[in-house]
Amino acid sequence: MERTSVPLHLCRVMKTEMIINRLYMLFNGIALLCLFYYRITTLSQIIKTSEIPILPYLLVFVAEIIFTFQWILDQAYRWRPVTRTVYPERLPEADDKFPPIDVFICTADPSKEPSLGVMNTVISAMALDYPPHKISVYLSDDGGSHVTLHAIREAWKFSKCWLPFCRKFQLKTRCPEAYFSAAEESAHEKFISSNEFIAEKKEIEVINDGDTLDSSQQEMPVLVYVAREKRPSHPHHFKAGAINALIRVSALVSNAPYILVLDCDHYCNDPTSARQAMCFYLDPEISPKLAFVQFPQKFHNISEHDLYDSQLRYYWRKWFGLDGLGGPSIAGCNLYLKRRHSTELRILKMFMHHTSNLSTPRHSSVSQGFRSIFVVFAFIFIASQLKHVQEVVSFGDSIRTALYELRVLMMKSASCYLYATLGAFLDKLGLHEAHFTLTNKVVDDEQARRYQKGIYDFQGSPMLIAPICSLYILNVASFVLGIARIIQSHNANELFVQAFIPLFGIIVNYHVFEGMVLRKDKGRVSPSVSLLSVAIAAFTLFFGSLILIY
Ligand SMILES: O=c1ccn([C@@H]2O[C@H](COP(=O)(O)OP(=O)(O)O[C@H]3O[C@H](CO)[C@@H](O)[C@H](O)[C@H]3O)[C@@H](O)[C@H]2O)c(=O)[nH]1
Ligand SMILES: [Mn+2]
Repeated sequence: MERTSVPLHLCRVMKTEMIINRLYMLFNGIALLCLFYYRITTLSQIIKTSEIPILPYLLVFVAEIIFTFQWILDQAYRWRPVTRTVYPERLPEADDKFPPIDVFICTADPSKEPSLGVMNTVISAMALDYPPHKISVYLSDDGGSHVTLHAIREAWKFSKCWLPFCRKFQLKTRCPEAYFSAAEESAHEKFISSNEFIAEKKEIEVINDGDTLDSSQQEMPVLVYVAREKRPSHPHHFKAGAINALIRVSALVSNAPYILVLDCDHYCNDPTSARQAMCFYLDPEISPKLAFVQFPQKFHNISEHDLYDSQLRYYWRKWFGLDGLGGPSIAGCNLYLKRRHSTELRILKMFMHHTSNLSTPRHSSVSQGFRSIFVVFAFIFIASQLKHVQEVVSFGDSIRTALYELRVLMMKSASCYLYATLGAFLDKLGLHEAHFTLTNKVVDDEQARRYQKGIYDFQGSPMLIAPICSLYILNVASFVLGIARIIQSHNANELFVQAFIPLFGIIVNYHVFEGMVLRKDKGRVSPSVSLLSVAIAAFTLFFGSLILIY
């Protein structure tokens, strides 16, 4: 590895973003200090006079402390965002200068993870734009299934024709499924109109339809199928266990110094990713300090609406900040890992934080200084929403995306994060053991149609839907009761906290209202879940007011 005079990669600080972020941090930080000053001074006043019940006040205060704590943690992502550029064209030309790579792909159950998908993942990895004799692809089959074994044999046969085709015409999309389902005349491919290309593509399509064909003796990567024994009496550690097994097996077969980890529902959408990773690993300056090169996980087949924020844009946006702080956290897949560091590999569960405020403060009858604290409240609220929109837009997405992100964040907070938090507490108390349910990769046609049309699907488990609906109903109730109280007491100053925040929740989550009340299709909130939610909301409201007021 000789020192190259021109760099293989560059790291740039995103200056404009950084300045905007730091200004926002400064002003919002000051506003938060004012808010806490107000809370503490009024709290001592309430204790002294004991005119109004203290519990609601304390609850709101605790909620604010938690949100502020989350906000402070979040600012790390904003401190120094960076972008990186790689120059793979500056890499050495000779194949023998490239280190070998082992690709790990995990699958567990052919009924939930269709074999065709697994085959496509395997083939896209074999077709990486990298010296073929430097690549070994390992498929871990936790199901030990004959179907999967047969599928991978077929994948091998197909790739004997597919790989030369990809190399010859320098295809950019090398996952067969993605290639054939993409627009027929992809503008990116160079040889698209040549007769030779058309003829060979026809031939491949024939093979794709099941005919086999004798291929020329091309160099092929190694392909290894691994099934491990899982005993009920022995913890197998799911994907992490599968990867550990592959680390041991591959050490005996190819023992490559670098490992690429993929799931069976992924594919390498950019064949140059291995070379891009080598732009870092072949740099003698940073390589010794480097454990992994992480690529983002992007989804294909996303509907243009992307109602569920499946692109996880906010998550990748944060990576620019993490990178500026010394590196992103490991995502468990799509990473080129140094084998030497792989014993430290843990599949990290990531907790995503965002500041959002769904709390519905009651009783703020301390009116002195209320006007100025109103301004502080409004500032914090509006600034955090505007900052979100600014981040979405500066990454090239639309304002609608910001709305969908907000909705998904609120829905997740009321369901997944709620259970995750409960689970974590129970786990700590030893009352519950964390477990892993394989996600189903089989698509329901009707659901898919709704998804493509941009219609929310509330068919999920009532465990997830009911808390979302209950919270919505609670917001409506808080809004109505808040307005009634304002009319009664003629105290318009309370309007903001009493009514505006629930109103914001009601407007942003209008789709929940549609699902419960307006829609008649199969994807709506089922009447039984709506009823259950009304009951939960009424129960919460009734006992909540009992506890809070007396
Ligand atoms: O006993 C098991 C269970 C799962 N898997 C594999 O693990 C992968 C991830 O499982 P999946 O059900 O698809 O989980 P997701 O939630 O979709 O996965 C996301 O979240 C995981 C961490 O929670 C990461 O490891 C994944 O890379 C990331 O895509 C799949 O290839 C599975 O086949 C196994 O090999 N053995
Ligand atoms: Mn998955």
